[in-house]
Amino acid sequence: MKVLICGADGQLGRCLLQHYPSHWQVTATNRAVLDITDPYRVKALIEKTHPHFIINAAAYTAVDLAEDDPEHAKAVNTDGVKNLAIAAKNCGAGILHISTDYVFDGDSSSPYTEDTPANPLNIYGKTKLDGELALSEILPDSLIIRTSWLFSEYGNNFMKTMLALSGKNTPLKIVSDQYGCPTYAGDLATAIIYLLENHVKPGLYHYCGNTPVSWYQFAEFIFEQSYKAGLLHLPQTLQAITRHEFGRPAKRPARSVLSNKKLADMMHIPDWHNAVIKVIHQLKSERQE
Ligand SMILES: NC(=O)C1=CN([C@@H]2O[C@H](COP(=O)(O)OP(=O)(O)OC[C@H]3O[C@@H](n4cnc5c(N)ncnc54)[C@H](OP(=O)(O)O)[C@@H]3O)[C@@H](O)[C@H]2O)C=CC1
Ligand SMILES: Cc1cn([C@H]2C[C@H](O)[C@@H](COP(=O)(O)OP(=O)(O)O[C@H]3O[C@@H](C)C(=O)[C@@H](O)[C@H]3O)O2)c(=O)[nH]c1=O
Repeated sequence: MKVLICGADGQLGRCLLQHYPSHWQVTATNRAVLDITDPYRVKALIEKTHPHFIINAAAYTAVDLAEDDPEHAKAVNTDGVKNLAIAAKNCGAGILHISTDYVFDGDSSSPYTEDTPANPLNIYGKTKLDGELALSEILPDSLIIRTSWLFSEYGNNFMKTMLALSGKNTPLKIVSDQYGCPTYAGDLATAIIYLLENHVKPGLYHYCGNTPVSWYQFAEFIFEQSYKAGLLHLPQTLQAITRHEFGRPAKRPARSVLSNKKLADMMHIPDWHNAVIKVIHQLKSERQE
């Protein structure tokens, strides 16, 4: 199967490159090779490579910066997806696209299913939702996977930010009134491959780690395990704060817990706690090299 991966330098892109099966013929593109905001380059590359499937892992993911740069966020997260959809349709290629829990407002106390109406609170979430809608309109047979709170050994993510901020004498202030489901990007990559290999029915699916936590609880687990594994030499003290106290430009949903039941009925969704421990050991061995 010929597969084109967009955004291959991002954390999900890198996990996909690590896990794809040997019978896939992959064209991996980063922004320099294929800027998805350029419809001409998108059309030319898709016509040249003629993929059976396009996995779109490219996105504008800077949630706060998007508030001051909505045109850029829309260009990538909405118009870029449209460009891929139009070119894919003309070439008979399928698309698997990744979206986010931030399409929800977080006001619900029960997990969000694929049928729950979206209502994004910030520019990032709005541009991602518009990308989903554009794709469904142009290529209704696409696969859209919404995920949340991605972490991995690669790129920028909450786990790596926490480890980078550790080691100071003062407690780290962490938001304790926002809840979601951490998801290991390597597990998501494996799930994406499984879905394509098994020709899952097109449509919208939620994929996330199983246990919801606050950012504070997530940080607590990361630091406990990092200390236990010897990645950190001293325990890290934390101070719980509210989203309001943290005061960031973009509003975040209070409880963007996704229900992954639709996919969990088809596949095993591994526990994210084990993945945190695995990433800690990976980072430790990289430090020792
Ligand atoms: N990170 C998270 O917590 C979550 C992410 N998601 C979604 O999952 C997907 C993967 O996220 P993740 O791997 O974390 O994201 P990253 O930010 O790690 O990677 C995104 C990649 O997209 C690239 N990119 C940005 N603009 C363009 C463009 N115009 N053309 C081509 N490539 C571009 C970036 O390149 P460059 O660095 O050069 O800009 C980057 O390599 C995204 O759709 C994201 O919205 C969903 C929920 C949670
Ligand atoms: C650096 C830092 C962050 N935080 C909190 C604030 C914030 O609500 C939370 C996470 O911050 P981040 O900037 O890592 O994450 P954020 O941009 O909110 O993360 C989101 O990214 C996009 C792409 C998604 O699609 C979402 O699923 C989600 O993962 O961590 C602290 O509490 N203390 C700190 O010192």
